[in-house]
Amino acid sequence: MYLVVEKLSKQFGGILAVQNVDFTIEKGKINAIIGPNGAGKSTFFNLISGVYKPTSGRILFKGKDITRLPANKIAELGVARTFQTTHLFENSSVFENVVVGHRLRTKSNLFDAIFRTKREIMEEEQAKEKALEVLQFVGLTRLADRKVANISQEEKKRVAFALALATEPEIVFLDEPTAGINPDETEGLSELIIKMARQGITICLIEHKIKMIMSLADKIMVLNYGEKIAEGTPEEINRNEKVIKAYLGGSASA
Ligand SMILES: Nc1ncnc2c1ncn2[C@@H]1O[C@H](COP(=O)(O)OP(=O)(O)OP(=O)(O)O)[C@@H](O)[C@H]1O
Repeated sequence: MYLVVEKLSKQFGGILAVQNVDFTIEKGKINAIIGPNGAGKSTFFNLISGVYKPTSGRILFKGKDITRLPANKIAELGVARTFQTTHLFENSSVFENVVVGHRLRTKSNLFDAIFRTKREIMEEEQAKEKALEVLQFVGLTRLADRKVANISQEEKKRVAFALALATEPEIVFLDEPTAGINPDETEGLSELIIKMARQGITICLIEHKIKMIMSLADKIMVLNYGEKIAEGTPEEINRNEKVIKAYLGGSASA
């Protein structure tokens, strides 16, 4: 078993944002989580990546209990989360933004940085090489020196992907990767997600665009009011009565 979530719950005051959810993320696959607004999707992501601690339940990654590990330790194990494009440094270049991602994997400390030790210089070089490699992977080499403030929304999303890839992850969590971009651009980003999966990176994404999910995902979990109401292949989800009623409003092709 790769990443296993057991009876996970998170309560905020009186709100049960995630209730008793069991879920398995399959290695090398595109796993998706869908559900109406407020269903608990972001909370679920934040629990797995260690941003929130669960009220109860367990998360196991490759057999290791990561439930109570801090977010940086979870990231070091190879679990990466993309953040909204608003987390990028607008006044820095695309390249500089991505270099930061790789620093998670390096060992230099403040002493190394101040005294420019050999280790610092070597690791800085490695971070730069990695940044160039991931920028090429996401198709942004030509924009490496452009300020983030001056690139399109879709390009910013690619920078956010590159940032996650620079940490050399095993699993990438994508939170609404195509929100706020047009259908053509959505298509381009879907292709990039498939390319990541083909490289052996496990994908887990939250998305509102049902059509896109149906063609992209290998496996889908549906949350409603914090509870898992269905799990299965796109075909299974498409004809699941509970899902149609709760989420698709009677039209599975919405
Ligand atoms: N930090 C928090 N403090 C209090 N309540 C929260 C917090 N985060 C989420 N909630 C509540 O938990 C519930 C689930 O929210 P969550 O953001 O996880 O849903 P979601 O499915 O991601 O929604 P959306 O699709 O709108 O992003 C909501 O009722 C929300 O108001």
